[in-house]
Amino acid sequence: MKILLLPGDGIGREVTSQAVKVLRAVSANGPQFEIAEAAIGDAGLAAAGDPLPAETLEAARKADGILFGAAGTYESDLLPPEKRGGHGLLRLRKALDLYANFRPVFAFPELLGASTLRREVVEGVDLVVLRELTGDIYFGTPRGIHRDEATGERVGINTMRYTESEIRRVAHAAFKAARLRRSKVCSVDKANVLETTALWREVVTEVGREYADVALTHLYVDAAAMHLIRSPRDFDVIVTGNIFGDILSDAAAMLTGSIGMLPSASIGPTGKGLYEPVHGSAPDIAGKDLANPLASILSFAMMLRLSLGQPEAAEAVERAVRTVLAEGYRTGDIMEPGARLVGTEAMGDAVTRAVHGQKV
Ligand SMILES: NC(=O)c1ccc[n+]([C@@H]2O[C@H](COP(=O)([O-])OP(=O)(O)OC[C@H]3O[C@@H](n4cnc5c(N)ncnc54)[C@H](O)[C@@H]3O)[C@@H](O)[C@H]2O)c1
Ligand SMILES: CC(C)[C@H](C(=O)O)[C@@H](O)C(=O)O
Ligand SMILES: [Mg+2]
Repeated sequence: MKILLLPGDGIGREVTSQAVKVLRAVSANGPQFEIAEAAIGDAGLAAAGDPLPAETLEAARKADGILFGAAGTYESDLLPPEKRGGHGLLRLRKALDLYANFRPVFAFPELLGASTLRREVVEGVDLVVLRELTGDIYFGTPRGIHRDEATGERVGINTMRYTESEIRRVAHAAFKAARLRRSKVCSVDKANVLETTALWREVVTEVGREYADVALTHLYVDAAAMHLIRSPRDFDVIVTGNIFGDILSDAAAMLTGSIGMLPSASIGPTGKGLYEPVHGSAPDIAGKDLANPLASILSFAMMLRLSLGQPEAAEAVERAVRTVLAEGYRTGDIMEPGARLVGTEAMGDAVTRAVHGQKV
């Protein structure tokens, strides 16, 4: 099984290195992996003058699973797209047609004290934000900053755009995912204002008729944001477009205690996928051994399950994460009184030892 490692920028390398330790522990007990590494993001720019170098894309096409860290820095974020680290990631998602981005939000019972929200709100939270990843305002044209000829003023333009087929395929993915869970889909849009999302609602409703066993509800994105914090247990699968999914998933991360706990899988038509933590390059803590590597490790577990056909190994990794949380290991972002504060490396080592089945 070929795995491509794309550490990227900031804490990307720190957290993916911990996932690689876990990968080695998994292969000691069974499946063998061939690992290659390539540059992306600001690192791609530095290495090859492109945030998505051609060699990286070629290697990504050949890989069975891609483990990605983070891309971009505050500095490159403000440059034109071709010089923007994060743009490398967007281009990779689009090139591989990774339209279905699953962002599971699971409140680990071992970690309930780490959330800033009340225990009775977060206890039992187990939902998935399914974010459409290859369309919407991220990719619609026209876009850019232009000079308006009549007024002489500059105008910033982006276009929110979805085709019926783009909506239909992610809707099918949502209903299928719900059937494996608690059979509920909540579709999130802004159909009261935006035509793109009025079409979204219409098509999701139409697809929903093929899944009579799945309960479909709709919420406007502003109300959904509120509901997510007020009664998160009401949700099972939330399906939404690219921009709303980006925002709602960061908010939902706080139900788990930290953005450092949220893994993700981005799947395309071939079933191959890109696996990455939901968080970014975190320049404020990069290089300080402070980052929580669990989102990256849990993303590797998703890869084992969804792209590599290794559900037992995936469960072993997830069990190992729960073991170290139960033993009280905490990085700073999920620290609780009385727990054992550790850095990125030590957390990675603890999970690795737990995978080996040794006492942590
Ligand atoms: N998928 C990606 O590659 C991705 C995602 C989001 C942002 N970005 C980029 O990353 C850069 C920083 O963006 P941002 O600050 O908005 O978001 P961020 O997710 O990098 O950081 C937000 C906050 O969360 C904290 N945080 C993030 N991950 C953490 C972890 N694993 N452990 C502990 N704390 C963690 C950070 O320290 C920061 O305070 C920007 O250049 C942005 O464009 C990339
Ligand atoms: C880095 C950025 C382009 C990216 C996005 O907006 O999709 C990130 O925020 C994410 O959530 O993966
Ligand atoms: Mg985001």
